[in-house]
Amino acid sequence: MGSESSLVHVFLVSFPAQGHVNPLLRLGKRLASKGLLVTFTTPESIGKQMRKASNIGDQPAPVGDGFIRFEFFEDGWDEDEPRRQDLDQYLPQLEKVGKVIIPEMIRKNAEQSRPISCLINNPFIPWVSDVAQSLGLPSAMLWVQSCACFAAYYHYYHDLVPFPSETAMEIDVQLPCMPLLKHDEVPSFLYPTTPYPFLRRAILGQYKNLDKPFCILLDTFQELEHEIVEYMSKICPIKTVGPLFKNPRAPNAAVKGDFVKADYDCIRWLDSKPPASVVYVSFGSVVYLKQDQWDEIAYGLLNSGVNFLWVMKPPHKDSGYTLLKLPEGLLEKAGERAKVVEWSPQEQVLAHPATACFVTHCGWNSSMEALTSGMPVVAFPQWGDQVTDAKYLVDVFKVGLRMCRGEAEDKLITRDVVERCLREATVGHKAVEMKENALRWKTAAEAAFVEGGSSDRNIHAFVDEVRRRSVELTASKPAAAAEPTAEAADANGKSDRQDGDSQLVVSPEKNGLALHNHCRKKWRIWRLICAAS
Ligand SMILES: O=c1ccn([C@@H]2O[C@H](COP(=O)(O)OP(=O)(O)O)[C@@H](O)[C@H]2O)c(=O)[nH]1
Ligand SMILES: O=C(O)c1ccc(O[C@@H]2O[C@H](CO)[C@@H](O)[C@H](O)[C@H]2O)cc1
Repeated sequence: MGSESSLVHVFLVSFPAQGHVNPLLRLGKRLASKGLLVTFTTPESIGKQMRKASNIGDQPAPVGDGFIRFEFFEDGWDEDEPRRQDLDQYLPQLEKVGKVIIPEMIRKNAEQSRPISCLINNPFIPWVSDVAQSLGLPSAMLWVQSCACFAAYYHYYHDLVPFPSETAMEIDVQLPCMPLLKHDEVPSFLYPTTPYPFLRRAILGQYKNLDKPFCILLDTFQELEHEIVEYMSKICPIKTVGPLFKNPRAPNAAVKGDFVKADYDCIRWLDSKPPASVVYVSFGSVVYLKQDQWDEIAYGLLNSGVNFLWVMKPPHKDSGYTLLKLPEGLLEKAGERAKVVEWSPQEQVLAHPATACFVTHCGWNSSMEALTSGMPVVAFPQWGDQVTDAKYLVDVFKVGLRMCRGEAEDKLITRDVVERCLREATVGHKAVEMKENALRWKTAAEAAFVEGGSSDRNIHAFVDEVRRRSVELTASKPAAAAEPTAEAADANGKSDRQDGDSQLVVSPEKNGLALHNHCRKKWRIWRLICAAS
């Protein structure tokens, strides 16, 4: 392992949501383990929570052959600003501030002998590739959903196949190399009646900029989504690198990105339970059900006789959701059979021998974690990619039972249905069949992420490409890292604010040039060292 400052340096910018931070941070750890220096950034509002919940330190943490470090940035709003909960207001704010502050952070890193060779972002913040372009840096994007969803959004954005519309609401959708999707199995932000048009805008924003990243990394694996991966790789520069939550070179989970401290009591509680006797229930970080649905699930769990571990996270104070409660006396009746936590160490819960199945909202991270842990699921999707993931988990990967079709159906799933599903998922021939299939996916996932597997080879090729481009940056004309294209400069806005410390101007176009002049010597020597090693 080289010293931190002698390594090729990549800069990861994450949208501040748990389902986005987890996979990008996992990618960061993978890249670090292959010998890169990785800096991970997201707004300070989340940085504060991550530092508190996840022991994130100020020093670079060694991971395999490289290092990972954190730098958080102010998004320009007060800590308690409620507008962060409204993406239509927050995303433009993040873009406005980020387009100034990210170049500043890049410049400061260069000044401190850590010049950056590549920027990587996840969805909802596509402007990161504009920033990279304006500084003459390569960029990549980590797509944090399935390849099937990537393809669905792609075909919608380019109007390549008919999707449900106001005049034809209930049509099925046939995408190439994918099973026929019923209208309510298409990512629900694409329904004409979605209550979340701002999430459609946020996701599709990435497609406007899809020609900028030189590579689109996907947290899935070749063998899981073979046909659609093959198909889409002929159209876009995609590379499958999942499951990212497994890291063979750095298995210890010291660097984590939880926003809420995980409650490890539940692992001790699981230790006290017989093998395959517990149903794990979690709806991820953003989904909230209605109280009447919560009650039905609670009674279904109680009546089914299973042990259950239930994640009940309190809603964000500005989210507009009210705190869900359990029916009076239910926990007393369940006694030792029940454990409720605000946040679990989900990876460990899914790997625990006492866990029998996972009642999940089918977020893509949870789906990949379940598949890779050999864990059968009971699908309870609500919206977005979750409804498509549920379709795949149940009908394609055959590891799950469907308990719900999504929020759009507006149907109360009664306690009897919950009870029946839980029994079917835990005992009898269906349970055995789902477990066998899940274990097959676990084996396939392991084969993909171990050294020499399909995802490992792709990570390796990506790291090589980042290194190659890093050398090329040095060799190219001096202004390559400096002059933005007119288009990108325009997109970046033009701030002429003076930086107090160094008197370098902040406007991206001038910033790049100043960066170059300032660091030219160090930059060149450093890159020659990298090229030589
Ligand atoms: O109690 C919990 C609930 C969730 N998670 C993690 O939070 C992420 C949730 O992402 P997902 O895509 O499943 O759903 P989202 O929260 O984005 O809807 C996953 O990595 C889970 O492992 C966790 O660690 N503990
Ligand atoms: O902060 C929000 O408003 C927000 C955060 C996350 C959202 O989507 C979740 O992201 C996961 C990765 O895209 C996805 O798999 C999961 O199903 C979603 O819940 C949406 C809004």
